[in-house]
Amino acid sequence: MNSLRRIDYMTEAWVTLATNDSYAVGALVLAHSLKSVNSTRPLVVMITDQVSSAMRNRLSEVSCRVQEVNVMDSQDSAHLALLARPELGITFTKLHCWTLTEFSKCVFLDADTLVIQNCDELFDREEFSAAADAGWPDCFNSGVFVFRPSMETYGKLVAFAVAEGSFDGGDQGLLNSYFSDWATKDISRRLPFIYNMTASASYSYRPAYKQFGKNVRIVHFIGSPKPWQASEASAFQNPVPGDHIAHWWRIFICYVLPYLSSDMSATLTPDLEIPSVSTSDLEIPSGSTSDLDIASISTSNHYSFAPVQLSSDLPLPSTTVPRPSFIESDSFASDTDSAQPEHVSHVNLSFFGISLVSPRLTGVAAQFSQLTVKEVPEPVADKQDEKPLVSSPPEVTVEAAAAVDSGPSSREAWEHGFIDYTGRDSFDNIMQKIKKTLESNKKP
Ligand SMILES: O=c1ccn([C@@H]2O[C@H](COP(=O)(O)OP(=O)(O)O[C@H]3O[C@H](CO)[C@@H](O)[C@H](O)[C@H]3O)[C@@H](O)[C@H]2O)c(=O)[nH]1
Ligand SMILES: [Mn+2]
Repeated sequence: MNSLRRIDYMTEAWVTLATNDSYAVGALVLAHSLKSVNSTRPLVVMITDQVSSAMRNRLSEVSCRVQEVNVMDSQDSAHLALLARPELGITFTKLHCWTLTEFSKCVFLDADTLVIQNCDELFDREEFSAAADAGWPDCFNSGVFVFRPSMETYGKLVAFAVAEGSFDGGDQGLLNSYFSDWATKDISRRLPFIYNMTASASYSYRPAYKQFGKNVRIVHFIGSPKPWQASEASAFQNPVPGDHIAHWWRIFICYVLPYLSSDMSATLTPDLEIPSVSTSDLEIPSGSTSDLDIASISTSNHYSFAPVQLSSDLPLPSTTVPRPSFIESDSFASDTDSAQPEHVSHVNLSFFGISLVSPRLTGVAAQFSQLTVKEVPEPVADKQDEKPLVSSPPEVTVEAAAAVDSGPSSREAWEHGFIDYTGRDSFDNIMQKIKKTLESNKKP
């Protein structure tokens, strides 16, 4: 790769696609994940007319452009049936990314990807670069690829699609047939797997994940359910590791959920009952609000994380999300070293009426303490036309609780980054706690 290449930040961009509000939730989390790793390139979100105007507004806040494109559909139910994914014909819409010709080079990211470490070096690669598909490594996975927008290429791809179709009914089959020399022609076009790690890889080849997992840059939640399909969250129990899902959810809860409104047809879980609590019921800490400092909140106070409803002087999280603590690289030492507030021994994060008590969420709250305010929300008045989805915002209650269910030693382990993702701190354990809490809430 040419290290002297002139980096043209203005003409290089990440590109994603959302044809409905559900995938748009994925795109929002993806956008925040890119910000959290300080990517120098902006994000373009391609949408279709199915995406609600409220969701378009949210997308425009986190991207440099929201580009409406026409739906393209392979209409190839026979091949899609082989994949058992009848909905994927619409992924032909992805081909529109080649029409973004004001950009010289782009990296396409599926809306179900999550960037967990900076990977701007992908822009040093050439069209067409992609990583192997874990299911058939002689094919590439089309969830992450480097391309050069060009109307000529776009025309050829569409003509090819009409003439040849796709062997899997989706864009991946089509693109693999079109860029058929990907596997053999030039090794530099074969992206390392760390740029498109399908979550399943971490359990199908565990030792490799243990050895190389810390290098992973982009996680891809292929197949279904997607992380935002929360009603099916139980499907994320072992063997799918919970750490990446949990990271997706951390971003979702902190940076996406508080801004959603009811006119977005987001597929939030129907299992959760949304309580109606007015903001006046919430106790909000007084004092300095320029920094969100959980350590300054006394043990009995409540901190309310409610950027949509309360715009005046409540602190907001920055769009900088701390790196996931499971990344063990030395270069992140400053993140993990920062002192955790000592009296935060037990965090009770309740949202949608669910109380979660877990060391994982102690981590979430501890991360709040590292955040500084960088973005100011639009005034409430601007959003009056949008009815908040939640009348009560997510609420974080910090207590110096005597009884920490996981015990002090496991809590300390958590706080020092030793997290037992497969056992004590596994996602299914947290899900069990959610269920238990829900059940106990139901009891009169
Ligand atoms: O209704 C839909 C379906 C898909 N997408 C977009 O298309 C992408 C691909 O769909 P996805 O559900 O993520 O597919 P995967 O489960 O990742 O399955 C594989 O197969 C697809 C079809 O070939 C490829 O597009 C994917 O890259 C490949 O990983 C999504 O991420 C979205 O960006 C939508 O916007 N709306
Ligand atoms: Mn995908």
